[in-house]
Amino acid sequence: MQSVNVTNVEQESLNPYEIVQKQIETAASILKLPENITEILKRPKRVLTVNYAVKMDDGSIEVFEGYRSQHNDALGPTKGGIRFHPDVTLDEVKALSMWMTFKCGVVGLPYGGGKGGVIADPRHYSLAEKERMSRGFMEAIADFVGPDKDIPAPDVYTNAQVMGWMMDTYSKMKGKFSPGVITGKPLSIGGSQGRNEATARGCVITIKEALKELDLPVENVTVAIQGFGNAGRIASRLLADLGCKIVAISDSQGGIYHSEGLDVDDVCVCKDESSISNYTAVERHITSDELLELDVDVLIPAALENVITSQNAERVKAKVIAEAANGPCTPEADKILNKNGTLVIPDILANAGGVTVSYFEWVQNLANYYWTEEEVNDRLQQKMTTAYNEVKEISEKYAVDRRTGAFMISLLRISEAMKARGWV
Ligand SMILES: NC(=O)C1=CN([C@@H]2O[C@H](COP(=O)(O)OP(=O)(O)OC[C@H]3O[C@@H](n4cnc5c(N)ncnc54)[C@H](O)[C@@H]3O)[C@@H](O)[C@H]2O)C=CC1
Ligand SMILES: O=C(O)CCC(=O)C(=O)O
Repeated sequence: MQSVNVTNVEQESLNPYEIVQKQIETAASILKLPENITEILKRPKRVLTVNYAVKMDDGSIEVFEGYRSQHNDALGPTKGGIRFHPDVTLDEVKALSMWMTFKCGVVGLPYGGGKGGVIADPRHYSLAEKERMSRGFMEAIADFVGPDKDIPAPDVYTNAQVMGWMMDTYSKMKGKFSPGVITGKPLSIGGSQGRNEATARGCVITIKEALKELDLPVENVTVAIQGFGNAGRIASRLLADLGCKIVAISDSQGGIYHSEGLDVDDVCVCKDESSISNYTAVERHITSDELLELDVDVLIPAALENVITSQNAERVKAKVIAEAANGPCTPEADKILNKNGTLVIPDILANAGGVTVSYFEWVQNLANYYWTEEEVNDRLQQKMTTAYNEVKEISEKYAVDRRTGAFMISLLRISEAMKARGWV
């Protein structure tokens, strides 16, 4: 288990499973929830581990280990993405499924939380190998998931194409077209308008609300973004369109900085060709860690967990942190950021736009009736602003940080459902 040394305080855990348990305990203790509710919510209900063989292009076989965790289904079927990453662990997938439960609760979706992960780096495989790896994982988990049971979606290093392959495999196995088994699909096979942009769009909605609260005009606000994939890249474009200055961006290879603002479209062209670290129209190249400590108005961690810890939180200068990524700040970092007056929009709120439009996609699949992009975006706007203001209200009422407030809202909704079902 990972941990870092912290002077004068206990060792800081970087295990996401321990972190989410701590977050649940903090919120539950303020609400004085009965212990049996917390005990149920502190661990996933079901976890599946699979090992499956994939034939490589050269005829060799590689065996991949993957997981699917279903945390809690009191509010409805479990829901959450599938990640392909070399550093995936079982504890990480469990934690991500738990964050999904609380995320769905914050935005009031009729879902519990699930998550999947495969230990693999898809960047090292050909398209055909990636297809077999994706289909193989769905084949291995097909009896565990389903449109009214557990509905996957994209996450790190998976995308609409991967969802399309997985939906096709599931449909073939069940002998019927089953678009509702997975969301984030290509539009031609039951994907929703707006799903590809939804995580970033939802995040930008919360940033606009936060800036309003801080009396900061959106125009010319400076922004640094760590991670330039689905969440980070689209957020950069949406914010640039609003007149924000995107001064720093990084991906897994490194980062770039320009105090006058980067040309986001140009950076996208460079990223499509290689990595943004090869982009030359910059003031300087920076590391992804340096990016976190820049003097900017808004910081968007949009890559992986545990990037802001007790080790660097004191040096973070942003006024607002919008957690597009899941779990970027540890509880120790939260304490420091709160003491310093940083407004942290927690992951379970800031990145809830993705699962919200996934829910819209699933609803459209079940009804076999499709909405316009405008309808999707209007409904997303409504859900995100309502959730933002509910979190703000409860946080102010109980004098807690926004993460604790967001967990409290969810805990109230989930515990009510658990009681209504007679579980507690
Ligand atoms: N895709 C979605 O709909 C949602 C994604 N999220 C979260 O957003 C985060 C990013 O996910 P996506 O954008 O979907 O993944 P993605 O696979 O589209 O992009 C990931 C990006 O992170 C970069 N990256 C990886 N390691 C990095 C590092 N050490 N430093 C800087 N950049 C690094 C990659 O180069 C890539 O640009 C994850 O935490 C994910 O769980 C949350 C909600 C929904
Ligand atoms: O769209 C979804 O169902 C879930 C996306 C996801 O994995 C997340 O919100 O972390």
